[in-house]
Amino acid sequence: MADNHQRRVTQEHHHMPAIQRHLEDIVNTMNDGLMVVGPDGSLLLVNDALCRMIGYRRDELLGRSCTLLDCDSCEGILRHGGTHWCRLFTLGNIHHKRCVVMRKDGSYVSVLKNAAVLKDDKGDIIAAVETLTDISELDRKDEQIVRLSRLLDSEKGFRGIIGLSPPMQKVFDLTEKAAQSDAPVIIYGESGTGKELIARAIHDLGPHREGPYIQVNCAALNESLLESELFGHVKGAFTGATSHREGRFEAANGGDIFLDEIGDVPLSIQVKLLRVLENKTVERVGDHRPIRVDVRIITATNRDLPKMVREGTFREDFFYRINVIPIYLPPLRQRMEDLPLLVDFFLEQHRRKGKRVQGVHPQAMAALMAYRWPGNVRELKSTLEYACVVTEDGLIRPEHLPPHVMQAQDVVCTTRTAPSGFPQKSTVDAQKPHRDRRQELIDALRRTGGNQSEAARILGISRVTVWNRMKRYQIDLRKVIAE
Ligand SMILES: Nc1ncnc2c1ncn2[C@@H]1O[C@H](COP(=O)(O)OP(=O)(O)OP(=O)(O)O)[C@@H](O)[C@H]1O
Repeated sequence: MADNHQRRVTQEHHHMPAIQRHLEDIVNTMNDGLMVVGPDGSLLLVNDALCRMIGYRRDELLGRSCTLLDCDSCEGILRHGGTHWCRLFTLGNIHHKRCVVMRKDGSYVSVLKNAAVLKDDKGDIIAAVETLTDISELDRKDEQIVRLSRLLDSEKGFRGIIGLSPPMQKVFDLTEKAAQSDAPVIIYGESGTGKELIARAIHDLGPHREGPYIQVNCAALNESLLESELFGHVKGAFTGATSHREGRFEAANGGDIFLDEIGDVPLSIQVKLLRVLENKTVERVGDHRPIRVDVRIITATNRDLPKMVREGTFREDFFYRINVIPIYLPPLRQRMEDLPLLVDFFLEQHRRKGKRVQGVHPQAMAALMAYRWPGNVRELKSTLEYACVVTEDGLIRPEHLPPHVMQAQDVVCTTRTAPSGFPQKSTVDAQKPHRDRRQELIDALRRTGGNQSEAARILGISRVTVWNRMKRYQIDLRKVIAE
């Protein structure tokens, strides 16, 4: 038995020189691309499959540098100041590495790379052999799976954000892409469109997801409070600064900071934020020592920043710094096909909390579809909350909707559809006389015993808007509650 085996091995060895002569034919029968690269990075041997995969003729490749493939993983090594042209020569081999290489026509192909170095008798590296498997089809299938599971999972939406309409699908795609990069993202959209949810999704999907996520509402604080909130202060920096305090930027180090209502930031603080973006350092109020921070900035606003730049109320240089990846969240009235999904989603949330909810009567649904939703999804959410409280048998009928939702139907029929794209004030909301809005707010504050967040939820506006309106309409909370 052992003798037979030995004989076979000897015979096979005997044939080796002849087989080696056919080495080229052998590598050319492979489906995978193959290349042999010299220590200086020049291509010594390529097979037919590789030429097909990247669209070059053999004579265009041989002798050229393998950097012409512009492989994304190799680029990283060169950029990081490596001494070798390729990390392969220090690692010895590479297994199943997903990379992207460039074809002759400039398009890219996803490949799975395996590689090993070849050594001479003395153990010196003489070349490296690499095989490349085209996995672009696999990539396409992966993308398809993501899209389909998103559809199947529409109840939970994109990380809890509901929307199957084309504009929302675009937002989700862009959110995923933006999350991968470190560049500043700005989210535009009217109040209640879900800007906070998108900001959170960017953090959860991004490279800093293990780090902190800090949210600051820039409209809720006055100039000096905002400054010390963002950058911190040292003891004695101002009256009341009885101890050192870390700012939100320091707290966000290694993570993401979400600056909501960035359009409300005073010009003096915009200058300081610009400096943080440019130098990646912050200075505490009352101290000039720079503190290094590695933070990605996500901002959001319902204001028209380009207009503010033109009017001189927003710094142009700061605008360009934060406006790197803009994401526009469409108002609900421009994606009404999402409304039934959102209704199902919110009613299900009520069911889970133990409420008896049968569904929405077709007439009530027609009313919901006719309304223009100036407070967007937040307003829809609170409308359904209200309806779930007032319905007795769990079926939401027209009479269970807040009066303004029903009344607005006539107005809606006559108002022009707002042009798409840029966030703007709702026509319906803007048309409401101030007197009505003041009374509406007073009623809501009374119902909630002066709780501004609750009042905001009832009205479908943000807490900041409640606060702004209270100031604008000179509403004295103590008087409202006492009356
Ligand atoms: N697409 C959505 N799917 C599910 N819930 C949503 C969606 N959009 C918004 N919401 C809900 O609506 C409410 C308002 O959303 P969010 O606070 O993110 O809005 P916003 O645009 O940041 O508002 P503001 O500008 O007033 O701060 C939240 O309760 C949020 O969970």
